Amino acid sequence: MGLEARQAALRTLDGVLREKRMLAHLPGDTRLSPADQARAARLASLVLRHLGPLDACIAPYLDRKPPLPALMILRLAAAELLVAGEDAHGVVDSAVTLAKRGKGTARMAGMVNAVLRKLAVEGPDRFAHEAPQRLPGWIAGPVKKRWGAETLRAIEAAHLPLPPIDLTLKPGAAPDLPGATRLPTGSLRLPAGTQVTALPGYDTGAFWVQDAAAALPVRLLGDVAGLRVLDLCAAPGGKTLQLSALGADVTALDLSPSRMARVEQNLARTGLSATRVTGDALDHDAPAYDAILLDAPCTATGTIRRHPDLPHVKPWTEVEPLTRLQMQLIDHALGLLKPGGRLVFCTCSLLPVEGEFQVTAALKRHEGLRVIPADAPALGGDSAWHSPEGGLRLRPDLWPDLGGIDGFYMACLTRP
Ligand SMILES: C[S@@+](CC[C@H](N)C(=O)[O-])C[C@H]1O[C@@H](n2cnc3c(N)ncnc32)[C@H](O)[C@@H]1O
Repeated sequence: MGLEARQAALRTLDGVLREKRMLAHLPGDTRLSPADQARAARLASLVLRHLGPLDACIAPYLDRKPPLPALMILRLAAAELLVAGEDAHGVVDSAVTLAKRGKGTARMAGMVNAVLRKLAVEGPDRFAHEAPQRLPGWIAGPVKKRWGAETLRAIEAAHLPLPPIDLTLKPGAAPDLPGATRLPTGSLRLPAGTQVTALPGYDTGAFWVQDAAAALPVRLLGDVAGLRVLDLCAAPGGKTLQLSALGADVTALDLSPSRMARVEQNLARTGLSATRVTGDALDHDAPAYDAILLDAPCTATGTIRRHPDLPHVKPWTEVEPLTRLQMQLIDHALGLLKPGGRLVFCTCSLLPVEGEFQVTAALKRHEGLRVIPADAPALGGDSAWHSPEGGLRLRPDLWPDLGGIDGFYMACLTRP
């Protein structure tokens, strides 16, 4: 890997770890070739997935914590040495050159050289004995309380490998995708790193990227053909596409104009249709719908394997306002639902407070509201996914032999 890609990876790490910005919100470096941009992104993500263990391996060689820019160079090189198993000579040389180039790090080039030479020899054994990167307490605490320490460790381990890419196929489409496997729930799974836009069928809209877990809430809603369905919090539109492809008359609503533009692009690429509304779900008023899908904004802690920056950036203080908004959205959505209609509430969160607890609390607030118990095997899933109140709980430690699945919660409610 060239120096420019490594330098770009350092800028990315600075954006995430110091500026606390999500990777998706950082500007790409257009001076780099697409291949170097991809290399830089892979390297930065490797550091973020293993930051704690990498720091633990570096620490014994430091007299005192170096300034952040020098520490970042050490972390980058440590990830290349210990996780990627790159050749030590090239990695140490590049790290020393990066240190010499940096204004604040030039005088630390000797230290970088000395630390990395030792790390190259002793680090692999030390790294092999380190536990996987721990989740921050605000995620680990509730997960451990609900599912136990063993499951917490299994989830942390499941966050380490690059996740595979899942596709939802448009009904009737059968693109020839070498290397794809069909999952029990019907999604197609491709190896991590597959360039989706280059696949046959992408331009003609035969499929869209959607984790296997994210494809289930629409299926939990049951038969939607011919029904008026509201997709509340719809962008970028994965579930809108599913609903439209299944023959629903869909209204897709989202607060964010830029994210709604992506819904529009996705509908155009796939040749599907939906009425689009940009606005606050809490202000939406319309004749009652037959069915509603509420994919509520949440901490997204179920998607850490796809977003290793998330635990480094998201503050725990987001949990309380998000759960309050989820509660308001459930109440508002129920008011927009026909008697006897179905509402699927879902979040891509690992926190019960954004899933199981929301549904239990909604049942207490609304007389006559009930859960239509999920039937996981009928969806190609496992009965172990059933949660006590009738929903489905998915976690990244499930399907270990198939490559895991995002964390998700979903339940189908019906009102009198
Ligand atoms: C989990 S994402 C939705 C993903 C989408 N359902 C899909 O399958 O592609 C949550 C969405 O909620 C939107 N959102 C947040 N607050 C909202 C509000 N008050 N009203 C409407 N949309 C909101 C965000 O802009 C974001 O796009």
